[in-house]
Amino acid sequence: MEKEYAIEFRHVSKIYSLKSKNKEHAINKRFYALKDINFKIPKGEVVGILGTNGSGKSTMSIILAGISEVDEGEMIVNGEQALIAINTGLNPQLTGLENIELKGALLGLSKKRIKEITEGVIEFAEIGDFLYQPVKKYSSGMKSRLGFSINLCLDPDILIVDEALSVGDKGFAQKCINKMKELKATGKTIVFISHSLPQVRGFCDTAMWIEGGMLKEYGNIEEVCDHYAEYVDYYNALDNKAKKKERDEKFNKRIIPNVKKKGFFDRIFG
Ligand SMILES: Nc1ncnc2c1ncn2[C@@H]1O[C@H](COP(=O)(O)OP(=O)(O)OP(=O)(O)O)[C@@H](O)[C@H]1O
Repeated sequence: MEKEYAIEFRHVSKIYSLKSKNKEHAINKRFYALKDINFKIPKGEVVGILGTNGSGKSTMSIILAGISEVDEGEMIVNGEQALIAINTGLNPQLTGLENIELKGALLGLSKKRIKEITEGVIEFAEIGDFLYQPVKKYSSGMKSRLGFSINLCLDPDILIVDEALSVGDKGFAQKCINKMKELKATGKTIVFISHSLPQVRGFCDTAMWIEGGMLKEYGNIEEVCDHYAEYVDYYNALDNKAKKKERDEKFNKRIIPNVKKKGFFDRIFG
């Protein structure tokens, strides 16, 4: 029987612009934050996404969550999505409670369902009376608690966890891992973006390594984690000059050459 897939990326690319008007360092470039990414994540799989700083992990998470559109290729998703990310999806002007209500309303949930979710969040997030304060007054750990709890209580088919555990305290991080284990047991698909190899090894079924906007490896958890760890050790052992060279090489592969607009003669004779 053919496997059912929760998420499929077909030649997905995301392009950003880099602009600076500084006279000495004027920049006007377009580059691939993600370049020609192909994969299929089976339903019920827990996949850990690894990659060094700037490799494209957060870009992938906002595409997965439907917050950002792809520029090339297509993403096919089966099921509702929820994003969990620090500061993402929370309106700082609104209180915690209003944020829950807004998210529920945007998803078209009934008043009864929103009330249930609110009760779940109050119990899970443990942020007390801060629930009635604007989110701009929250610490980063509290924002993470609220964002994480809302998305868990929404009970999505696909859960995207983007570094949410790195800012909370240890106790809350463990509580989240336990809750995610419960979700895993019910067959939910989880995409877990993390810098922590031990967390990925301990929790995920498979791992995906993104480097320089490209998909380097996806599959066996131990193999991918070992290869990623080897790369991080190799990079850290380089001297500063070699590190810069490596970063520049990776970045240059992502730059999209400027295509000059055709002039009058080129259009007629070219
Ligand atoms: N809105 C944006 N406009 C322009 N460039 C962006 C934008 N968002 C991200 N980038 C760039 O795209 C690349 C990928 O960024 P992304 O945040 O996805 O990486 P990451 O793997 O999550 O990094 P980190 O581990 O440091 O959080 C980086 O070079 C980043 O500077």
